[in-house]
Amino acid sequence: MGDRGSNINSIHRSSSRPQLDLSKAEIEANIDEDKYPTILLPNQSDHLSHLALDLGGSLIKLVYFSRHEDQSGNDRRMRSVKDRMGLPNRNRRTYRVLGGRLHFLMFETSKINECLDFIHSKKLHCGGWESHDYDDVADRNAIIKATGGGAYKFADLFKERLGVSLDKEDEMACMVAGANFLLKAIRHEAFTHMEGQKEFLQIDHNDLYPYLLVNIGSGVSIIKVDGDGKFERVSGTNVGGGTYWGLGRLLTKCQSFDELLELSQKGDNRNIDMLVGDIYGGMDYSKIGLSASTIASSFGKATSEKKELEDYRPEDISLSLLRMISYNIGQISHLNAMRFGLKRIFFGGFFIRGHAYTMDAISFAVHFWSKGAAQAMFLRHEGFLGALGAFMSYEKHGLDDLMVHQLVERFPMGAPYTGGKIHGPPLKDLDEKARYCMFSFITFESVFNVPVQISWMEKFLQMGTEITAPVPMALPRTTGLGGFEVPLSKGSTLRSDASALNVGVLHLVPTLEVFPLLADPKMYEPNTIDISDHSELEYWLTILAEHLPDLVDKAVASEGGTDDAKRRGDAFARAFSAHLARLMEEPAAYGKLGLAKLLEMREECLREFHFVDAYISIKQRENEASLAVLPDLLMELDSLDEETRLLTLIEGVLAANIFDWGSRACVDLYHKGTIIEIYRMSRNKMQRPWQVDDFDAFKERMLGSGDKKPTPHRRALLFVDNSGADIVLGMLPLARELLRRGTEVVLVANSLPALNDVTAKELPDIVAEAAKHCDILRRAAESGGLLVDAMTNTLDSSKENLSTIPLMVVENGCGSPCIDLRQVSSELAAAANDADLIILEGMGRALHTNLNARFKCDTLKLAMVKNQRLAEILVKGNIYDCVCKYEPAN
Ligand SMILES: Nc1ncnc2c1ncn2[C@@H]1O[C@H](COP(=O)(O)OP(=O)(O)O)[C@@H](O)[C@H]1O
Ligand SMILES: CC(C)(COP(=O)(O)O)[C@@H](O)C(=O)NCCC(=O)O
Ligand SMILES: [Mn+2]
Repeated sequence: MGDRGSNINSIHRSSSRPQLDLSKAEIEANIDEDKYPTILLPNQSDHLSHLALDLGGSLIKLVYFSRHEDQSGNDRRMRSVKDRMGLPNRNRRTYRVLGGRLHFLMFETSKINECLDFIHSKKLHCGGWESHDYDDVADRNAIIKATGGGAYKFADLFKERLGVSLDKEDEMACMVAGANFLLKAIRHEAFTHMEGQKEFLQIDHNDLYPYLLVNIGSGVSIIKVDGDGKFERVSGTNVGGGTYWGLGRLLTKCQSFDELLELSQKGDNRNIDMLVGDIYGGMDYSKIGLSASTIASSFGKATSEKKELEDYRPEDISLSLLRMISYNIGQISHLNAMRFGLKRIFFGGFFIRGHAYTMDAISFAVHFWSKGAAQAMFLRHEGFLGALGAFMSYEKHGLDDLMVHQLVERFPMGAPYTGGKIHGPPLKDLDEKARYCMFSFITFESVFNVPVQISWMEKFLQMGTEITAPVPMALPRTTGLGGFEVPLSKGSTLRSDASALNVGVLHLVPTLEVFPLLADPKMYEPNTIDISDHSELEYWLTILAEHLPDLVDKAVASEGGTDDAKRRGDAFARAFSAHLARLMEEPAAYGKLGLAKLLEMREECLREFHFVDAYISIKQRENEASLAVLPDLLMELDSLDEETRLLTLIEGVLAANIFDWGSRACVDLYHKGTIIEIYRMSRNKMQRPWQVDDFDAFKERMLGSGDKKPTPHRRALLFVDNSGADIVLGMLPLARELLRRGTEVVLVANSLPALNDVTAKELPDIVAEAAKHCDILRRAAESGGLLVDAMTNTLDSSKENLSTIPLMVVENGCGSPCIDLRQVSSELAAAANDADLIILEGMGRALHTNLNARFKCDTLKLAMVKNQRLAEILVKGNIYDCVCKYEPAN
């Protein structure tokens, strides 16, 4: 807060561009970045954010941006990586995209004051500034992009209450811009929904247009989209979401839209709709293809003079109405698609509300009327198209050219049940408001001058048992009979909590890239195991649930076992179990689910409960123990001939991969013996042939056969896995062998902790320690800029250093035991450019993910299978079998 007030005069807030405080701007002196120097804005708030609104007839949609805290520590390791490899050019833009998060929120239009309070409390109208003395004075000229009728209707109110002007953007143009952005930039944004089955699609960017966009808001707009900014509103209908909610409210006396929708799930529309069978004495009218259960006339039975409104069940009325409107929209959409020869229809708007039955009904109608020729597709950010489009209309914020790999969607893992991090008024006042605030960390700090601080976690703990069962509201059941054959909605997805909208916070990470050595990035699928099969999903969810108590123990211990840590551990366990339970009921709750995502979610959840590194002391203890025996191992290796040495090294990697605190079986083992004992046992079990054994082919590439001596690889990327013996006694000695043979080595490690995996930040110290006992490692590490001594002498010794084969460390951009190579750090992408050998190690990186991935260069996949089921499925073997899979470049 401090003296920000004094900056006010220097701020210009007269454009719709992101508003930067340019006072005292200077170019940062930075040798690395001389071409595109960073501009320092010392007076710019860290919280630069912008906001766009879609003020609709029923709902206000809000999209806002908050900047990431800058986590790019400019440490020694990173500087040396930049020295060695530079940064890829494509990463440099004229307008740099700010890393940050896009949040999605929604308020009822009738409660616009809550929306204004929210914007005010987060200071979104003045770029997220947090100064209290600032808000009433500033931003008289600020402009917020807005679309929807409310941009006109509420313009004065915004001016009066927040002092901002609304810059009106065309609603159709926004909707199209929003849809195009989502379809291009978000993986698996679109999905089909038929008979309760959701299937995510990846639309080819080059094959997106033309399509029909049907936005079902209060009313319905039907737009033919031919390209970026190329569209025409070809039709519409006044029978839309407002009709369902309006008529439904009058007829059922429901208090909320959700209540009306929930009622429909218990309805039977045959009591009120007139069916073909009612007219034809129970028979089908097969000549024209209508079954007896087809709805001949919606509400047709209500013409009966014997019955009044009170005689009909509200449940039946709601269902009948929902079907009437959904079918009607489906039919009109189909007719318009046919008019223009379009096969693809995307449906958006909040009428859909992620409700399985609604989507089934629309899909059914499109399918029925088009005889299968056209397909209904839905968008996960269904209601936010207009607001996103308005957001995109800020010039030059650089978001329009963001690509799939630069966006990471995260579902805050504690927040959905509590509304996020809350500072401010007492809980009871917040409950109502927080309900509308989805997936973001809310700060209602403005209500009192001295905010009462209540963390979401505290609130979470107070919620008690409420949060333990976040399963769908209603049990799966068939909703009513009749109509065009019954749409069977299994697992109705209507939920009253915030996650009902199935969208998370979009993290924009402009430095993420597709790993350049993937042979076919478009065909790449990280996951090996398909968990869309229910029993498979159940197995893995159970595994995670069973592992939870041990993980909580470790997490709590990692923070000294304090009362606070215990409370958080408990909250973490409940939150994570709750998510597992939800996923069991609704696997697509957080978008397309893969095993890699599931394992990453656990790490995310820990981080959300402020457990930074649950295995930190275990990692340190095991590193120390392993480093103590490293000199002996190196001596033993050096006494072997080349061929035996290579085999011993690979055996060493496989054996040491047994140190994995993520595997149930291994954790049980550790309770029975010391590290060294387990390692010895593991080494003794290394009988070849391994279950997958391409060692001979790898050996031939490395050592040749007969007199032929192959050229060594230029650069190897070693994707390392666990701390302790795994890195110290397994991967480092292998790295050393490669260095000795003249191959540059890049150790690729996690950016953030996950289980007991070694991180990029931890590696330089481990290498430095190992280098004390080994000249090869010392010289290579110096050359790679990993050792402090080397850095202090950089000037004198840089020539010598650069001529020695270097050992380097890069971070991979993730914080999970698995790796999705479509989203890696730019430093890894840069390091990959000269690499001609990839070694992927461990179950997470080489089995769960990437076992089937193909690369442009030689690849070695090494792992011990520490799970019986995986061993059976992947290698037709048993737990503790080994995989040594070598795939030469084509
Ligand atoms: N909480 C809610 N309150 C009111 N309507 C809702 C709610 N959730 C979903 N809806 C449905 O969404 C429709 C509004 O959709 P939306 O895309 O926001 O359109 P608009 O821009 O016209 O407000 C409503 O008519 C109603 O059918
Ligand atoms: C989390 C892991 C992928 C880590 O394995 P690693 O990559 O360290 O070899 C693995 O331990 C795992 O799949 N665990 C769950 C299965 C089990 O407990 O049997
Ligand atoms: Mn691991």
